[in-house]
Amino acid sequence: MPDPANHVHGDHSLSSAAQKSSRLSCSPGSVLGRHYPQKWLSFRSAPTDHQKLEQQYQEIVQLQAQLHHQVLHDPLTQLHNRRFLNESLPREFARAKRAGYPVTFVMADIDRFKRVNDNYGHACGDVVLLKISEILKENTRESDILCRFGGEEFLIVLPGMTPEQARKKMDAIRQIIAATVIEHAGLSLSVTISAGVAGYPLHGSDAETLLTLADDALYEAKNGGRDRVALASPKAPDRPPVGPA
Ligand SMILES: Nc1nc2c(ncn2[C@@H]2O[C@H](COP(=O)(O)OP(=O)(O)OP(=O)(O)O)[C@@H](O)[C@H]2O)c(=O)[nH]1
Repeated sequence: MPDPANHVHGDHSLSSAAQKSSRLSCSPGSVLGRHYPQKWLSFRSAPTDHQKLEQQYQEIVQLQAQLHHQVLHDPLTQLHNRRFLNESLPREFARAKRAGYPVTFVMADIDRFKRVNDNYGHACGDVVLLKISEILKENTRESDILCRFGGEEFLIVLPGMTPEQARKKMDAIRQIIAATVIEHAGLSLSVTISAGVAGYPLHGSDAETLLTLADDALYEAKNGGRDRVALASPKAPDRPPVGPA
């Protein structure tokens, strides 16, 4: 039976042997060509701790950037979301009013998108959404705001463009989309879009009015048979206040 006292003693012998061997084997490190156990050199670990802190800091910065991106973008298409729109529209309007240039809103919506989901499945619907987003991105400028406004609805804000210029541009995009064949899981399909256009200063001078008018024009385009772009009607001149006869 092992003597507990010996056992303890044995352990101690082992650890001092290990210490000796570590001193001899020089594995922990060397200073001026002489080798010392790591614990003697422990003060040298300070830069390593600093590096660890630096790495943690970089990870936090990266995480913050990711979170910031997530808060302002749609997870499927990576286009901007409505939150980004709400944050940037007041700035865009202030700039346009100060500099005296137009700003046009285009509300675009995929036609009969429900049928795509119903006939080919939600995954196929997502592929269609991604393709449309890609085409919109390719055909707009970095300075434009491209936003996934709802399920299959996109809002494009075009600073510096009149409604008529935006209508032409959107009509060209509409034709590109109609001519695009989308492939998914052995299927080939194509979709069309409809869009409504309204702009500052022709149709209104605030974001809410332009959104409503672009949406009304989109409704007209849908009612007119889809696969088309409709321009909002110019705003009616302010009526004089109605007073007593
Ligand atoms: N796959 C997919 N479908 C979505 C997503 N968001 C919304 N939808 C679908 O979009 C469809 C929209 O259908 P509706 O509002 O009836 O419009 P529509 O079929 O496009 O018809 P019109 O707009 O009148 O031409 C619904 O079936 C939604 O489920 C999404 O992220 N992915």
